[in-house]
Amino acid sequence: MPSNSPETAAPPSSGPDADLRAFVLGLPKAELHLHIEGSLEPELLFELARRNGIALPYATVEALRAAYAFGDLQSFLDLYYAGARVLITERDFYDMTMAYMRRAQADGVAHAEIMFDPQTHTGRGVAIETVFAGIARALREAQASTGVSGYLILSFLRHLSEEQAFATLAAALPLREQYGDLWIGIGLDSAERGNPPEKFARVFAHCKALGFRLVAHAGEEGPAAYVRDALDLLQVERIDHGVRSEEDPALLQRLVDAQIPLTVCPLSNLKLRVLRDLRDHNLARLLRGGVMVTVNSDDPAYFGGYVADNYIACAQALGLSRQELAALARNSIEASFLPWEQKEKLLRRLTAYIR
Ligand code: HPA
Ligand SMILES: [Zn+2]
Repeated sequence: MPSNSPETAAPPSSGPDADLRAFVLGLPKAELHLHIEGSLEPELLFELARRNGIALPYATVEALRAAYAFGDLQSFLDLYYAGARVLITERDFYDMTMAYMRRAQADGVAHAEIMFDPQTHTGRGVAIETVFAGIARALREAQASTGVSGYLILSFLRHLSEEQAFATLAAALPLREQYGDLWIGIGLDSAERGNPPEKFARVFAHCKALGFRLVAHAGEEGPAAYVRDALDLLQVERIDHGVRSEEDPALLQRLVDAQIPLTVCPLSNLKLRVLRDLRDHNLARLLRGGVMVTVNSDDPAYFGGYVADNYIACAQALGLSRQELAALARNSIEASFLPWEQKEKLLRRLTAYIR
């Protein structure tokens, strides 16, 4: 498994592993499941804590990283929300987002659809305008300097109430004029069990009427029924995770027939103990069964790998061929919310790359 620290994960400089890494890095791909707060590396987290005069319960970067051993989704979420406390100013959100965009470019990401959790910040007294401004400035600068494009998916925290989701939407909507080119979607994340999709049916219906693209986490820790309900009650176009869909054969067939994308995050599933060994992951089975699966990093600073690490780990654990890796990259482009001309352009780049 890759190390938690990108700096210490020295890739092999020659041999089959180096060839695999070079192939994966060069694949034009989209990342569709990434929580920007989950890209906050311990080094930057310490730097922002220092800058903002915030005390941390860990003495060193190494001690914090050592705490990233999770038993389940909730044990991760506790540290993830605690880590986000260092984000205060526009510059903090900018620095975090720019660091991710640079890292994504290095991984061959051509386009990223980035989730962010305003409620994690507004609940601590940070203005939603500050959150939008810092993230958006980084996305625009990154697009100009690297060519990597970014979209934003505002995600509601499902452990909070429907009323709080509506209030967050109301606070964000005046910013749509300024950021509508980036903010194209609405998502649903945080603790899944006990917070079923139906809790957010009305707010999602409202967002759909407003013209937003819709996604939701489902079938990560929660049952296959949550995937079905996310499709039927929330009308989402993509499912984040969805790996437990396999438990319901009729649902699985529906995913195949309708080519509903799943944004799978294999190293996340491993770290959060959705499964015990990557060799047991159902990604290859889903792909070979015709499901529109994509590979993504989720919260790379916490789960020990960025998107290319996820492709490589799966290639090694599941024996994915180069063609299958290219199919995953193709799916990521097709499942993105880019306009079709841009999809076509990226697909042509991919075709040229694998020829
Ligand atoms: O993997 C996740 N699942 C649910 N909520 C999240 N918020 C950040 N990462 C996750
Ligand atoms: Zn996620």
